Amino acid sequence: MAAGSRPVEIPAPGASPLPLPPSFCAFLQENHIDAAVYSNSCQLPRYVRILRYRRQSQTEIDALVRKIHADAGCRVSEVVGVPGFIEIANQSVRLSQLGAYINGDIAGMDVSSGIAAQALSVEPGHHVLDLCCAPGAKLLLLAELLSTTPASESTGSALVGTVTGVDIAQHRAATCRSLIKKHAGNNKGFMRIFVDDGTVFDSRAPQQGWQDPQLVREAMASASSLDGSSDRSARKSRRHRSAQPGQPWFAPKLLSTAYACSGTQLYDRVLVDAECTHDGSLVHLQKYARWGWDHLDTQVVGDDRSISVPILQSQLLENGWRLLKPGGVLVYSTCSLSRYQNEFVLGGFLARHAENEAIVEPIPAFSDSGVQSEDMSTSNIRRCGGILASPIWMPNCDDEWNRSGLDQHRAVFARMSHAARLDPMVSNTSGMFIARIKKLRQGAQPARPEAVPLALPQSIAHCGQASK
Ligand SMILES: C[S@@+](CC[C@H](N)C(=O)[O-])C[C@H]1O[C@@H](n2cnc3c(N)ncnc32)[C@H](O)[C@@H]1O
Repeated sequence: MAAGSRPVEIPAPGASPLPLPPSFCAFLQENHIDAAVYSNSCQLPRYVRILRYRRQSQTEIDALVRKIHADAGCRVSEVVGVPGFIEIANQSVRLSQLGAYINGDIAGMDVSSGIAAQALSVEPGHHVLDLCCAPGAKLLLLAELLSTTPASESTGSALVGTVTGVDIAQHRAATCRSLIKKHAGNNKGFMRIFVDDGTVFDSRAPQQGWQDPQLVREAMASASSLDGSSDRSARKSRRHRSAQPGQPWFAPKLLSTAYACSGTQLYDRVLVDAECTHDGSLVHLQKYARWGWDHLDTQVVGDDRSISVPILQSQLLENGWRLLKPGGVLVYSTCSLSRYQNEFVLGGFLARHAENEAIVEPIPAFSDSGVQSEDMSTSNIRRCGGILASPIWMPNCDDEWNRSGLDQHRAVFARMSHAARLDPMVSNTSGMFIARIKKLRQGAQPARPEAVPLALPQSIAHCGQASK
């Protein structure tokens, strides 16, 4: 049913449904988002992530589940197919009433975000870039995956990977910094944050050997003897490091040295969890209901966001790709269900990067279940343990391809069939779009995209010219 054809309400946990404002209903209609996706929102479970999951035995995890069950007083179980996540059946359970949360054993995180971060398949020694990192839920998970991948335990410290987060908003980066200080434990030692524009961010992965103080001292001494700078001026410049271009805004000492920052290598993994309109995320919508719908008007549907957000997303995706090593993997994700922020952005990207350069791969969690097929029909639901994912959106008949002006892009849509949509109705999670893209080789760098090159419908295109 179209969004505009009946009053749209958003279920609020433990309360009466909240009517959505007309501007949001118009947004849903313009973006072809069926309001029915929100209809089971009251029944969605609450998901939490087990901190230090891989360091715990199954007996310890079973005990943790029992403890949460005792505090929550409802059904609690591990999420099948998504390691490290727990499902609490009653979403109105507050984290602050759970001993496991107070003790720092769990953190709130929707399982759809966990699937997006795990889709990167982080391995020991990887340098991981998260181009839109705040408030930092996925960044922390990535650090944990890096520090506890089985091989890293067997190879000791020889392979030292890093996690680099970037966010344009300093206040949000500050939240991220607080989360790192609170939850990252020893992982803090290899995490850094930049406050920067991800569409032009250009700092490379830290220089090899950054973690070896002796090597760093020697390299800095030889560099300063070469350029004639004294120890004193080097110390002074370290004190003022936030003013130095290329220096992280927050990092441990060893990742802040001029040596570490002079790396030239590209990243092994890049997450572009792009700025979006958050329309798929029930948690966000419930927040707007509390803050007042005015915020929703400015942050979701306001002015030309329907056109400016997909362009921003295209630019973030393009820059993330530029910073990715050949052979590396990039995950593009949003918590919007709008096709213009998902398939159209991904399609524009694939149109710029040929098949021998970029392939959209199956998301490991979903392919493991063995039920994914090459069939691209809209009824092709995929399973990851207990989580179901819908296939990508695409026109479903010749007439619709023609009418939507997308006929010339059929080949591009065929290339993105492995991407997944988690819509709240089908997946029982918060809404999320996830595409895992492998870089086969370094292609020519296209110009910074100033438009999404798949045909945008009139209703959206009329919003104005591409904003910068
Ligand atoms: C969907 S949120 C990211 C959520 C985060 N990955 C997590 O898991 O907690 C999008 C973030 O993108 C940031 N952002 C918006 N425009 C940006 C830009 N041009 N460069 C970098 N970050 C940007 C926003 O400040 C926001 O924090």
